[in-house]
Amino acid sequence: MGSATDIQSRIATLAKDIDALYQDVAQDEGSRKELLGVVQGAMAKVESPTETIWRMIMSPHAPAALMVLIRSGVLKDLVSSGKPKTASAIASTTGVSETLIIRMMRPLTALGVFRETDVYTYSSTPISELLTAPPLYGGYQFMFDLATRSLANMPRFLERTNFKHVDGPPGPFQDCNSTEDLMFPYLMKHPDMMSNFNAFMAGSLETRPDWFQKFDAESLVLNGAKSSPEKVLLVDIAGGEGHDVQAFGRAFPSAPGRLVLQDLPPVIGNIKSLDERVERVPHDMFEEQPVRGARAYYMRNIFHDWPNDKCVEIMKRIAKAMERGYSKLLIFEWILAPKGVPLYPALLDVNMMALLNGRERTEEEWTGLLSAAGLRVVKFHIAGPEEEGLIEAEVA
Ligand SMILES: Nc1ncnc2c1ncn2[C@@H]1O[C@H](CSCC[C@H]([NH3+])C(=O)O)[C@@H](O)[C@H]1O
Repeated sequence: MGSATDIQSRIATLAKDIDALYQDVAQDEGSRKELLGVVQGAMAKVESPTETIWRMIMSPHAPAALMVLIRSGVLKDLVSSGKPKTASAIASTTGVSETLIIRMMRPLTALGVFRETDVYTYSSTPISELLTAPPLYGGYQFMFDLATRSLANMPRFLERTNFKHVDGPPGPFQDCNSTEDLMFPYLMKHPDMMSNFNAFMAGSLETRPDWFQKFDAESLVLNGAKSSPEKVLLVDIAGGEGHDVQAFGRAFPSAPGRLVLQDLPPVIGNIKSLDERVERVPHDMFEEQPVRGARAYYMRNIFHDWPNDKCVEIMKRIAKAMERGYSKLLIFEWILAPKGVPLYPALLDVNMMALLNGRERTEEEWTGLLSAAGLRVVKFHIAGPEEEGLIEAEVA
């Protein structure tokens, strides 16, 4: 152990090194993420057990304050003004109580979501500005209204069921919202939440790589595909507003064959722009699959939304439409390792339980589901523990 002054100077040097390193990696996403991982890992070591517990205890508060500022119009008012604004000026344009604004702002300025430029005076930051753009403006409200409330309700709900595993409704979501509907049927009856959800999904794709950037689409789909223009090359089942299949079409413009997007009627009806090559087909995946003998039936982030029995139902519909020895089912999702699952997919699994009675799955669990639907895993394509993988399956 060094002397007190030695330690002070080592801490100061470390802080300077981190600053300098950050400047050097700011434009290089891979290195920036690596540095962030090291800093987060260091935080876990340096934080005391009491601090860790207190951080968890106090974690719902700032998100709740932010939700108040979003719903009351304060966020948009401040960001659109483009300059610092006093609580009293915000109160007079939004009609929100000045004292309420001041109190909700305190944790958020402490966290850097807004800046406190003077006494009771605030300006926006890149974080608050990002929060006004559609994907996160809708996404934040969707997650707070539905996921956060279900998560807060989950322990009580499980206690009442004697801690029975949630593998179908009713789960925390149904209990919390006094409904028998699973989340997607529920969203169909609540169009505002549905459009928040869709904006969230479309936006989140912008920050995630496409499947064909990580895995070899040539050998998975393109080589061996029938070259007739009448044949369907790829159908994206429950593909949202089509961002994924459109990106595939743009990446392989000369690949022969049709590209089809399927999703529920309100989602297809809500599409504002999509390349003409992509055919838009309203389709409920619990009904008979109308596209037969496609080269690839592609599904991203769908099965984790559903309990096992529903997944098998969906898979059976697809299996029936697949051509043995030619068609493939490609599932782009998390494939959990049996041990050492990183924090993000682990949290997502809990999220799926609370919100959808769904789950993230291990290789063993995927194999079980697919074989119950008459399918067989050809290969689990793994990109790394922090990334989603691709499950390649065919008719057994
Ligand atoms: N019964 C259903 N039939 C077809 N699509 C559905 C059904 N239920 C939910 N969905 C869609 O499932 C999608 C889940 S979100 C994932 C969307 C997209 N694959 C992506 O990765 O971005 C939403 O677009 C829902 O509208």
